[in-house]
Formats: sequence, structure tokens, C-alpha cells
Amino acid sequence: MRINITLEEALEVLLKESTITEAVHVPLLDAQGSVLAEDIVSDMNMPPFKKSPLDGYAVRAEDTKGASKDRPIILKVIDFVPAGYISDKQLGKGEAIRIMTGAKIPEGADVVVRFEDTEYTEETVTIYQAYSAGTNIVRIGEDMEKGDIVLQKGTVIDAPEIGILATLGKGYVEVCRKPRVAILSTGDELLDIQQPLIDGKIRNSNSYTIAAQIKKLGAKPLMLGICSDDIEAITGKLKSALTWADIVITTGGVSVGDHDLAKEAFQEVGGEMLFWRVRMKPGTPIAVAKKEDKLILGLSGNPAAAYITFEQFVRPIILKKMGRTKYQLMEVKSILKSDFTKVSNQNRFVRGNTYYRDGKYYTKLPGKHSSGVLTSLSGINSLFYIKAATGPYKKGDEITVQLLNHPEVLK
Ligand SMILES: Nc1nc2c(c(=O)[nH]1)N[C@H]1C(S)=C(S)[C@@H](COP(=O)(O)OP(=O)(O)OC[C@H]3O[C@@H](n4cnc5c(N)ncnc54)[C@H](O)[C@@H]3O)O[C@H]1N2
Ligand code: MOO
Repeated sequence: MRINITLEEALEVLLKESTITEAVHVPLLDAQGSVLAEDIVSDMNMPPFKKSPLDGYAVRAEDTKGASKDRPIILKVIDFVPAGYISDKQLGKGEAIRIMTGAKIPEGADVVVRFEDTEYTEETVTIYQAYSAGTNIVRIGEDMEKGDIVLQKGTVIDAPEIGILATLGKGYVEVCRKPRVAILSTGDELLDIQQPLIDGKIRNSNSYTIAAQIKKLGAKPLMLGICSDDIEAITGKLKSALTWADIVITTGGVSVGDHDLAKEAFQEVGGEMLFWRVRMKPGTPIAVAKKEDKLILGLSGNPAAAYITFEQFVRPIILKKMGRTKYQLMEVKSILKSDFTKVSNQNRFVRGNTYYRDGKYYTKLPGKHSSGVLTSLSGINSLFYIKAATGPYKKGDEITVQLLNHPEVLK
């Protein structure tokens, strides 16, 4: 087992051990947020027929030759075709067909003139200018052509992709399965959230925070609840989780205390320890093991440490497993709005609120930074990433921040 490794080393190990999930067939709407596991080739032209983009009259360009305000031409209206219907009339010389947006262009017509540019009665339409062939005609296959690869394997499915698949009549689609992530919170001090407080105890917030982080990425959280600092109880829960979960996250019990049993439990269930302790603050004592193709991550029990280490390590492996190719948080340069004087020989992630004004990012820091404080994570959207042995930082300094809610996170 490697101990006290760098952030980069930890991430490299985790990504190397994370394999993409298998393809599954899911109902179309359930595919949102998943990655397409097949190329989608169009088996049709869209639109499948020449259509009108306007409400107006389908006419022949030839019949409009020489038309002007002063010398309009009058055509005979021989039919009416709303969207969803077809006209069985062949348009002849001097004739027009009243047509609605989305309807198929009748045989013989090569122009649509919109209502506003005509005068009409039940029987006739008057046209005031000449049109060239093809005016206001949507060509067959304007959107997709038969044989086109309209969506490539690896595409993240969101609303437009769902619309494309619906156009092609696909009620089901092949996507990389959403990873199943189990969460176990360990500690004798923990109570379920419905339980009243007892002296010396606190409620389990970590399981909920982490489940929400997992859900936000589009993976499937499953909370195993709380577990006392008891090796048999912990291993029992881990064993059953490993039968179905792709990733198991525990919180608490990773430090050096008498009751810190996570590492022992990981090995007890057959896990091979990959590393323990990463040179970062908060979240230093993270412990990671693998069992076959599954990862078991023991995060610090401190709520902010667990949250931040999730963003650094669990987020990328969940996204990689889901088939994503971009899994790093987006980093930008920003201007610090207040002093941060603490200097240490550890990489540090400090909560921040970053905004954009006149071409620059600016970052404000909340008042509380301790890894046991959860409330100051509320409302933040970024992490000020302090490299080891840099600082102190002054108001106005240029800093690096990671954006937590960049669109790439949600896609
Ligand atoms: N002698 C040393 N002590 C500690 C060290 C060290 O290096 N030497 N490291 C400290 C650091 S840094 C951290 S981080 C914590 C990590 O401890 P554990 O991961 O073993 O976590 P616990 O001790 O179980 O809990 C820490 C803290 O968080 C609270 N907690 C735990 N689980 C939950 C939960 N599910 N929901 C809400 N809050 C939770 C717990 O009550 C503790 O207050 O170790 C330091 N100690
Ligand atoms: O890992 Mo601890 O959160 O650094 O205090």
C-alpha cells in the first residue's frame, strides 16, 4: 500500500482502476445524462418529404414570372392541404394550393408564398412578385439524411439527443450503465436522521450529502445507513454492498484513532489496499482499496473533508465509469477578494464563491473553513486550489479555482 501520496498520484491510480460500465438497453427518457454506447445511424430522411415552412400557397415559380405590385398575377386555388395530409392534386399552370406549415408540398409546386404576401379569396390567390424555384421549400433530409451518423457513440444524452432519438422512433437506446454507488457511514457517534439527539451523538449527514453528490452526476446512490465502529458490522455491510455496487464509499474511521477500522475492514472483505493518506487538506486520511473491478473508498468522517474529497476523487471515477471523457473540474484563474494567510506544506482546497464580471473571475471566501464545518459549503460554487507551500495570499492576488457547477458537471 502506498502512503502519503500526491493528489496527482491518487487520481492516476483511481482512474487506472476505473473501468467503463457495460452497455444497457434503457427507455429513452431514462437515458438522459448517460453516455451513448452505440452510433446512431439515421434510417430515414428528415424531413421525409419536401415540406412547407410557412402557412401560404404552393405555386409554380414559372407562373409568378413577371409578377409585380402593379401587374399581379391571379392563380386559381384548387385544394387545401394541412400538415399531416397530402394533396392528390397535380398542380397545373395557373393553379395554387393553400398549404399549412409542415404539410407536404404538392406535386408540381416549387414555391410557397406566405399568406402575408398575397391577397386571397376562397377561389383565387393574388401574387405580387416573382419567385425563384425552391423558395420556401424545406428539402428532403434538411435535418438528417438516411445513412448519416446522427449521434456518435460517446455522446452525452441530453434533451436534444433525446429529441433526435425520438425522431428516429427509438423508444429504447444503448447507454453505459449508470454506476451503482453504495454509501456507508461509520461511527458509534452516529444516529439516523429521524432519531432524537442523545448526549455525545450526532446525526449522519454524510450519507445524505454524498448521495446528493452522486445523484447530481447521474449515478445511482444507495445508502447503507450507519454502522457502529465494529469490524464485523462494517465487513458485513461491505460484503453485501460489494455483491452489487460498482463503487463503495465509506465515511469515518480512516484516521489513526482506536476505532479507525476502515482499512482493516477493506482488507477483511478481500480488498487490496491501493493507498492511504493523500497530501491534501482537507481529507488527508482517505483510504482506497480495490476488489476485482470495484473500488472501495474510505473518506474522512469530517463533513467538509468528505464533500471535497468526493469532488476530487469520486466524481472523476464515477464519470469515467459512466463513459464520460471529461471528468476533471474546470479550473480558471480568478482574483481573490480577501486575504488568505494560512501557509502549509499541503495542497489545500478552500471553499469559495466565484463570480464573473467584465471579463474576469473573482472569488470571495466564506468565514469558516474547518473540515468539520458543513454550513459554509452552502452557497459555494468553487474551490480555491492552493498548491503546497504557496501563499500567504492577499486580496487582489491571482489564484486558481475549480468550478464545481460548471455545465460539464451536469451534462
Ligand atoms: N491523532 C490524529 N488524529 C486525527 C488525525 C491525525 O492525523 N492524527 N487526522 C485528523 C483528520 S485530518 C481528519 S479528516 C479526521 C478523520 O477522521 P476519520 O475519517 O477517522 O473520521 P471520524 O473520526 O470518524 O470523524 C471525524 C469527524 O466527523 C464526524 N462524522 C463522522 N461521520 C459523520 C457523518 N456520517 N455525518 C456527520 N458527521 C460525521 C465525526 O463525529 C467527527 O467529528 O481525523 C483527525 N484526527
Ligand atoms: O482531512 Mo482532515 O479534514 O484534513 O481535517
